[in-house]
Amino acid sequence: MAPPAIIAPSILSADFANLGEECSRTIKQGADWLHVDIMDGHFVPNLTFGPPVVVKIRSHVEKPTQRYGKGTFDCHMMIAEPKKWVKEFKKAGCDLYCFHYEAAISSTAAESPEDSSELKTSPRELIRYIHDQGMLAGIAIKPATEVDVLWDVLDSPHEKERPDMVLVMTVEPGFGGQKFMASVLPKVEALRERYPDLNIEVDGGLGPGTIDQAADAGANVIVAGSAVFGAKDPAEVISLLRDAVNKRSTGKL
Ligand SMILES: O=C(CO)[C@@H](O)[C@H](O)COP(=O)(O)O
Repeated sequence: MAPPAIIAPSILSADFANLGEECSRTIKQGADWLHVDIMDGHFVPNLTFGPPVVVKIRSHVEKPTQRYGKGTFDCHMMIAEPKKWVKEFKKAGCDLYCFHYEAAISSTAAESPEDSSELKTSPRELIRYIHDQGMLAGIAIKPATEVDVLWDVLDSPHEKERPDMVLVMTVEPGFGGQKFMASVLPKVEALRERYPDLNIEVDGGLGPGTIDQAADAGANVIVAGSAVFGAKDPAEVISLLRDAVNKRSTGKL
């Protein structure tokens, strides 16, 4: 059993020449959030865009009026220095800042003299910092990262150090249109068993053919890029994804 469905189309598969319109249309078609993929060419071998583009698309989508509400900009930060961009993305209109565990720990461990100590941080400190800037905080893990690394933040005695969402990648981050990796679903099951009320997001290869497996495992926040933006009827796909999750949901958020 999971909290209610949140459907977050990934705008990586949208028409970048008409991004503002694509975003507002997707929300009108029933999407709850927009999943905004930020890639820096270092943490992942691909580049997308930065704060100026987020500012522009924000003006096409109304800000959410409540926590986790419609129009939430769910920024998936596939970047090597997640702390560096927190304030910029808050200013640009990001509502949920989801960083990668792997990036946070490697900036913590960075030892080169050129590394600014300003950028070194632990996952707990980073979550606190994101919360202090007034955003929701998410933490993401790649397919090869064990789920156990998340217990430290999820079990923190300090609310500000606990994430609002965990993202379990169901493909290697970097590109849309890849094949769903069902082999990572035991991580979702383990998270759901320990944290019945946690928002668990899955990202990569999700669509009508894979949603049942993800929903059975306990995921409730569903990212879908090509399945939504490539559909003849995106509203129908969004509603199918939502129904699949809500059939298994507790109704509690
Ligand atoms: O973060 C990523 C890729 O790194 C995703 O958000 C993809 O953009 C999802 O695309 P589909 O697999 O749904 O096409």
